[in-house]
Amino acid sequence: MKIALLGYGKMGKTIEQIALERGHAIILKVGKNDKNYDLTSADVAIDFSIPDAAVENITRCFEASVPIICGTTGWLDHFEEMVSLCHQKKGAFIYASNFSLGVNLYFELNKKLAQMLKPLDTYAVAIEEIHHLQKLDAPSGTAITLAEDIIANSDTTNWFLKDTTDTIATNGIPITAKREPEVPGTHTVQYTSQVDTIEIKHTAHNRNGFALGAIVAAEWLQNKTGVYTMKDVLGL
Ligand SMILES: NC(=O)c1ccc[n+]([C@@H]2O[C@H](COP(=O)([O-])OP(=O)(O)OC[C@H]3O[C@@H](n4cnc5c(N)ncnc54)[C@H](O)[C@@H]3O)[C@@H](O)[C@H]2O)c1
Ligand SMILES: O=C(O)C1=N[C@H](C(=O)O)CCC1
Repeated sequence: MKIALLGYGKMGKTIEQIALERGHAIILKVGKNDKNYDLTSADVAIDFSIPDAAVENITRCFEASVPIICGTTGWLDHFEEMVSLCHQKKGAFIYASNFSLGVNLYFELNKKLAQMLKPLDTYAVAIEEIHHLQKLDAPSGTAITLAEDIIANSDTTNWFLKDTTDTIATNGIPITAKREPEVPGTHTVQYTSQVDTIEIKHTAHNRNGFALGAIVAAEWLQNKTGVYTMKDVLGL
């Protein structure tokens, strides 16, 4: 595949390395100062940029009829708009808050655990995420996916960022976002009762899993149109 990288930071560079190992070519690297980039010869674009740039980059891919894989987080207020535009332009689009195989298996475990605990009202659920100091958004996209999947499979109704909101949400899921040096991404879902704690945790050791998942998604999306998820890609 001829890949356009929209965002050439920590993730863009990791994707480049793994894409070359898999026999792909990087034909374009777009950074914050590249305003008029040309996508016409790309087979796919992979966006790992910043929250403020994602919507414009995705829109430009639809305009250029280039399939787009987006891993950028923190822009999801515009997600439905991008889905509609994709259908309108007959584009191809995958967004995932986390592209790693391990986290996508963890998402399935999280849903199953929420379903099993739904009949019990003795457990209180909470989420914690830890990331590196440069991360722009909080909570992480992955933590939001975990929370939304719990809400869809339990009696909880919303999530809130702990310590930055005054809202006392009786059925809300508190999310604690910690920032520590060099942490690629750690997520914990914890259920606590009077007598015990049940905890599921995913720890990324580096960024290679995110990058490989994004490239596998790009390979899978070739010659397709429509909006898909990592569940479709991985057959989960
Ligand atoms: N979905 C996942 O699996 C996953 C995994 C890791 C990171 N992420 C997300 O990916 C994004 C990037 O993460 P990172 O660690 O590489 O960040 P980073 O800060 O290292 O890199 C972002 C790059 O985007 C560039 N940029 C700024 N404006 C741009 C624009 N208009 N167009 C293109 N590029 C632009 C910046 O100059 C920077 O080089 C973040 O939103 C992060 O949350 C997602
Ligand atoms: O490094 C980041 O930034 C990450 N962002 C994603 C998120 O917000 O969930 C995935 C993990 C790494």
